Amino acid sequence: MSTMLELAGLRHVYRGGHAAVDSLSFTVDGGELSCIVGPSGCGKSTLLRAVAGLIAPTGGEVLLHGSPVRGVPEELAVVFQDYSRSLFPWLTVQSNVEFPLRGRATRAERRELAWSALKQVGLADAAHKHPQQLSGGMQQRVALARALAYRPALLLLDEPFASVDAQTRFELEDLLLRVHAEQGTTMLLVTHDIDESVYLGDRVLVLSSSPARLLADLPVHLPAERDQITTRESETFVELRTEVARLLRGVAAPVSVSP
Ligand SMILES: Nc1ncnc2c1ncn2[C@@H]1O[C@H](COP(=O)(O)OP(=O)(O)OP(=O)(O)O)[C@@H](O)[C@H]1O
Repeated sequence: MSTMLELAGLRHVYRGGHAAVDSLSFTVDGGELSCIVGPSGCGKSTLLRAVAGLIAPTGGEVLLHGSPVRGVPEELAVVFQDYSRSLFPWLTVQSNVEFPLRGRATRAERRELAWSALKQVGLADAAHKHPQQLSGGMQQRVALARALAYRPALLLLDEPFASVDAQTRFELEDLLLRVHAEQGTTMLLVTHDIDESVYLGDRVLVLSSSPARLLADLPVHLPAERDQITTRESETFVELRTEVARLLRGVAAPVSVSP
């Protein structure tokens, strides 16, 4: 597999002197689903913002397909935690999903791309509704469909399921795994939930508390096909979540481990 993304000695110090990320280096291969886990406030969002070209890091580099990221790359999409602020309330679900495709595809192509993404997330029936007519979990599905319709080379997800209830969260995690298996999109997902990082990831990158440094880069030796009950009970899962929790406990404030 070829390297899609490379972080080389990334460092970011905010104005005022707060170092959020320090000496961070890792690569992500095409097709991989990598999870980044770290304690609250450690610098995860700063890292994603640097990858997304939303901030210029004060040190080091982010390379996408070998080229330095300067500004928001065309081939990138982001799903944020706060679905209620990421969708346009005055547009239908279909129009929300089509929105980023303006100027990129013809009207008919936009329709088709949006329609198939909505089908993929199980929301074809809601295409003509408005976001506020949908539950939080459904709105987050719309946000995911919008990112998928764009067919990004790299999909960044910043705590995408942190604002929904536990049952919906499990459903959305499984949806993401299915989409990843179907579409093979390279994904970089940030979470503070250890279990989620192990359940979803092909690998788990563990970050220290602020400033974020890489504590470990752990492969996840679980079968690609995962199940919310049997996978979470398996020895491999339990061992890995324990290892991540130990790494984080050494340096961090409390982090959430689902019961
Ligand atoms: N614009 C800013 N100016 C100054 N400091 C900032 C700015 N944005 C973030 N920080 C600080 O940088 C540190 C890392 O923040 P960041 O949001 O990247 O962490 P995080 O791991 O994503 O947090 P959380 O898990 O709470 O979302 C925090 O201490 C935060 O207060």
